[in-house]
Amino acid sequence: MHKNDVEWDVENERLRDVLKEIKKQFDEKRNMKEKFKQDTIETQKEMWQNVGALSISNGLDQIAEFMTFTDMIKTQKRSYEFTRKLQEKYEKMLLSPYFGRMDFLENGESRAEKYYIGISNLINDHYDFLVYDWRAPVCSMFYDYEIGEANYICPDGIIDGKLTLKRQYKINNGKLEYMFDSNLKIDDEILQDILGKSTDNNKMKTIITTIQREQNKVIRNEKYKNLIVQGPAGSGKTSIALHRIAYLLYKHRDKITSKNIVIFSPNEIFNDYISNVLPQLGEDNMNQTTFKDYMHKVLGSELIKEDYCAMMEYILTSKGNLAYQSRIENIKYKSSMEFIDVLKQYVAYIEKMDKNFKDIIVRDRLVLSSKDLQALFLKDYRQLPLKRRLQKIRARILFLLEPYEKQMIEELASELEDSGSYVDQVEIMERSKSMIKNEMENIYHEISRMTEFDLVDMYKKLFEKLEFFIEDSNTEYYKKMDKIKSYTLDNLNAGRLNYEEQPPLLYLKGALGDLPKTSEIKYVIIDEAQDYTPLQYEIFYQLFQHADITILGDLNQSINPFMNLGNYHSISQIFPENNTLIINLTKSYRSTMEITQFSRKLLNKKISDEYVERSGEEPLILGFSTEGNIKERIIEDIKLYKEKGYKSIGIITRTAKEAEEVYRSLKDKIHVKAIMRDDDEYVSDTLVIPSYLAKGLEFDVVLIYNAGNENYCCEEDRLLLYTACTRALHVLCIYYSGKITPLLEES
Ligand SMILES: Nc1ncnc2c1ncn2[C@@H]1O[C@H](COP(=O)(O)OP(=O)(O)OP(=O)(O)O)[C@@H](O)[C@H]1O
Repeated sequence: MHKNDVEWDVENERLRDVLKEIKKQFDEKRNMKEKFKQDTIETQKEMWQNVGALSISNGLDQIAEFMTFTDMIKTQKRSYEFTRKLQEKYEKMLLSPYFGRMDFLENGESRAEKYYIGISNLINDHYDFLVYDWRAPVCSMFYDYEIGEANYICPDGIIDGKLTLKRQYKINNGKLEYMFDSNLKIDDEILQDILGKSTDNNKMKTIITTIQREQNKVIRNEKYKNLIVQGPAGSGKTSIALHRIAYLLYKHRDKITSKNIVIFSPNEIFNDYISNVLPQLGEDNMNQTTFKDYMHKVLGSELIKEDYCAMMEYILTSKGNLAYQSRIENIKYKSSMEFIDVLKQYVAYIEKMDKNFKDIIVRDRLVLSSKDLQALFLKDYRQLPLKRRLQKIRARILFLLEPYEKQMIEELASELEDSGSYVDQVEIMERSKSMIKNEMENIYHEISRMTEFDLVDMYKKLFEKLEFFIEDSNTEYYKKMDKIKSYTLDNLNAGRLNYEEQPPLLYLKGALGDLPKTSEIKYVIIDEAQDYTPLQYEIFYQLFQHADITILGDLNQSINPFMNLGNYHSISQIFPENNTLIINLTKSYRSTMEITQFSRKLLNKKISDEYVERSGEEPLILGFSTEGNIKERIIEDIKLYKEKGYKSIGIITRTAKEAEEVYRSLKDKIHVKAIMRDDDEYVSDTLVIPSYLAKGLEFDVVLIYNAGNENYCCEEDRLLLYTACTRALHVLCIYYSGKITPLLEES
């Protein structure tokens, strides 16, 4: 729209008014914030003056007064925090108060209402909405409809009408830079403009101005408890996940906070990478964790636990090892649906197993018979998981033992008193307690034996009689059973817990009722869902039965060829069908069309998903005689692309070992950083990173280090290479030494 148009002036005038109102509210909040801060300081001073040093000898009144002060301080601090957040929100709005407008003529009304849409609501003293939060029900029409008939759902039901105008604004630092009316949906031109830019700080950004209809459907979907979202590389799955969290925090703001939401990310680097989005949207970050972190915390520290990266390195680098094939078979088996069945059979067996209860006898008096204990275990507490049952049995025994023990202590105390050796009553009591404790030691030991279990020992026992729990002996794995048994037991006996053994162990722990409660979590988001096995989904389901779960992934990006989801059918069996919706995203946004077309050819199958038609350079494939030549060329190319203005450059190697070697060669010649481990901190820079840690991230320029046939040699490497290529926004260069990988020869 031209700057000399009347509309341009009208909009500018409105913008001035809105900014004035924001500034007013900003100042109010700043003053309030200062006042709360001052009040807190005053209250603290008053408390020390009135209460002074707290001492029990000053009586209960002083404690009560102290509590009143601390409550007051807590309330003042909360108010301060709340106002500080509002002030921050207005600060953001002063820079860009809104990005869109729609005029909606509701059926039965004579005049269309104007809705200006921004990151947050802005209401003036007359209760007029000057800006609507993008998450408000009415704003869904901005994302869902073009000009013409439209409707939205609000608490009163469906509201029908017509969109008569859709306008977009670019407001920067409080200045209207441009605006235009869009008759079409928020179309590719704008997306091309947004996506065409070089990333500034390269952390993930919000997409509220251009959320697409299919994405909006996922963000706002609350009809189903569980959502499974499959979408190609760059289709916005992570963006959607984070915007969905912002939406839920807004919609249920009186019931939940960010503490009630958890996102499972593939690693810490990714956690870091996505950590800006919610704060940009004016919300606190949710709990961010990784499956490995959770698992390692819960499994404790007795065994040497391998982490995910170490397993990936083993898979990618140890093909020549003698034990490689046994390990791969082990990984495949432990990740299979068959093994889930075995674990379930085993849990059922343990729950019914004779616990070898013994009579509880104290000084020839029967406190509880083994038969009674067995009945408690198998009948009374039958419905409870093993751990709870044993806890209850223990509590029952201790409850019945207490009077016996008390009587024994009293009897002994009176004997000691009569003996005349002691005069001090306190000493007599202490002595009696300690002597009875010694006498009871064996009984307590026996109680512990009967009511505790050792998880790893239990897991070992499963492998001692594995065939007993296998229902079908006609499977591929059945024939390899002996090898799997001995491989597992050898490792466990040596105190080593390979990564593939950890989810089964965690499952067992959960099924036996020994995992910490997670009832405060109401929403769970699982990103990069393709890299979890069905067993891990069993664990998620078991852990978060009361939460709504959103799962987002892309099967084509399964970086681990032996330990992955495989297909969505396997999880649709875990999550009840009537509560679960599978949604397919069909468009990619990240890469230029040349990079997208090139990467998809790598998949060697027909892909009908769309992509934003943003044009760039054709991907380059460059062959060299030695790896040294590759490095020389990479140094030149980094300089070249930096000069061209690209900010983030990812040099993606196949493994961490290779990343380390490349980093060492480059670091003294050019500015470059490296990520080698999954808990390294994310840095947006020129970065050397192994392929499996680059998943989920994106770079302006991706340089694939050595796609030679020795590095990416076989089918198992296909998805890894695809995932690495799809990290590129604008430029993709693939270097190789010797012969090129057969995976690229076909494409
Ligand atoms: N509606 C949109 N408007 C603008 N940019 C978008 C939109 N959707 C996605 N993007 C951009 O596309 C890129 C990819 O998004 P995101 O990382 O969320 O996709 P993904 O599906 O999780 O990717 P992958 O599976 O490949 O890791 C990001 O730069 C994101 O900002």
